[in-house]
Amino acid sequence: MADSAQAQKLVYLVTGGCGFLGEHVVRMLLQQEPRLRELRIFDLHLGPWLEELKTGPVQVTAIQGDVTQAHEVAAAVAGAHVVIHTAGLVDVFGRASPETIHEVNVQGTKNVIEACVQTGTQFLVYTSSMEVVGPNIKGHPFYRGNEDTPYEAVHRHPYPSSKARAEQLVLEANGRKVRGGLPLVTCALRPTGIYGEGHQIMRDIYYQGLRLGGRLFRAIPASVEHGRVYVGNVAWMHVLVARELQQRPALMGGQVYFCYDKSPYKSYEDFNMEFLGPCGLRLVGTRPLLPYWLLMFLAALNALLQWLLRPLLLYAPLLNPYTLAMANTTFTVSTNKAQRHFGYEPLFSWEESRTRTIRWMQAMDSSAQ
Ligand SMILES: NC(=O)c1ccc[n+]([C@@H]2O[C@H](COP(=O)([O-])OP(=O)(O)OC[C@H]3O[C@@H](n4cnc5c(N)ncnc54)[C@H](O)[C@@H]3O)[C@@H](O)[C@H]2O)c1
Ligand SMILES: C[C@@H](CO)CCC[C@@H](C)[C@H]1CC[C@H]2[C@@H]3[C@H](O)C=C4C[C@@H](O)CC[C@]4(C)[C@H]3CC[C@]12C
Repeated sequence: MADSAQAQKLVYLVTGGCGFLGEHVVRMLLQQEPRLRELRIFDLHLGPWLEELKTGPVQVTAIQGDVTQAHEVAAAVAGAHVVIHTAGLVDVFGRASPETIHEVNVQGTKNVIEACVQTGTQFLVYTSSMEVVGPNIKGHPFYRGNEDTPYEAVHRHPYPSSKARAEQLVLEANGRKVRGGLPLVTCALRPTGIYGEGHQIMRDIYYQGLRLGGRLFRAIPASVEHGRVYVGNVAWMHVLVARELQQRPALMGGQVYFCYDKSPYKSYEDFNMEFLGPCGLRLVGTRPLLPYWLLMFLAALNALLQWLLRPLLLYAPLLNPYTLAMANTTFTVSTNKAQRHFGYEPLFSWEESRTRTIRWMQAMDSSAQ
């Protein structure tokens, strides 16, 4: 928890603070930001765990609200020194309509930016995504690239398109005058595939494996690298960038930073097995058990079934044409821009990240039995 009362003078707002990443950002701020006086947590769905945070020296204010509602955002932002905007609709499974994804991810971000300008908040950190870059619709690999690597970022899917537009709005807003005449200072963080305690997709894959008798069947070649980063390190990067943005606005304002740590470069499935294996699951096959054309057919069939069943129920399996293409396209980063610009070093080693994730899964497993 934060200490030394005289240092506590800042008000932070975290949108999406009850989400997978948001919760880790909230807890990291309380542990690592000594200047925190008030921490506001803005989310559509508030978690019951927030109550336990209200016993410390920092004032924790839970705000149930919708980023698509400008007046709710403005009320939450008013008086904040720093906004960390993680709220978003993370949907590549067809659960939400393209319009809703755009409304939350783009219009919601516009509302956050305008609220900062209108109320005088000077610092804004946006949680963007690797998908702002790729994989693109042409399936071009991005092999251990960095923030300056040339890549044809062409998107058609609603989610990456919305993240790319929102990031663009945040970066373009850098330098705008906020109420009081000072400049707005913004930056965007681009996590690759985040893993760790609370990762719903990992949970879903685990239960899928249990239903299949403890087995998962390889569908992705082991040679296809997919960037992954531990949620605790992503949260730490958010806390650090928010702090250093105030000290180095000229250098960091308007910049993008990939989120990275020492997590190994592996295929999506092999990486997941680092955690699923110790929980008793086995990945069958040293190469994909089905030919890619058959996987594409099954993915397309899932998409057709989703469309046909939509009037009756939501059918949203992990495998669809977009997720198959993503999983089959190498996308990894190798960069030190965050280290060069604001001294970022991962807080958790790969071994610690792996152990913490495995412990979470084993605790989840024991509670499920
Ligand atoms: N999970 C990943 O692998 C990953 C990778 C890169 C970037 N990101 C980005 O990180 C951010 C958080 O992702 P996550 O994985 O924690 O997702 P999540 O769904 O767990 O969390 C998102 C949070 O935003 C809230 N939210 C959604 N719509 C809202 C609205 N209209 N108003 C207010 N709150 C709303 C949700 O209630 C949820 O608590 C997102 O912006 C996402 O694009 C995630
Ligand atoms: C083909 C299946 C057989 O095992 C495997 C399907 C895996 C997919 C469900 C995931 C493969 C890549 C993931 C995405 C990637 O990690 C990055 C993302 C960006 C982030 O902003 C949101 C999450 C995601 C889109 C993530 C979602 C799950 C995958 C598509």
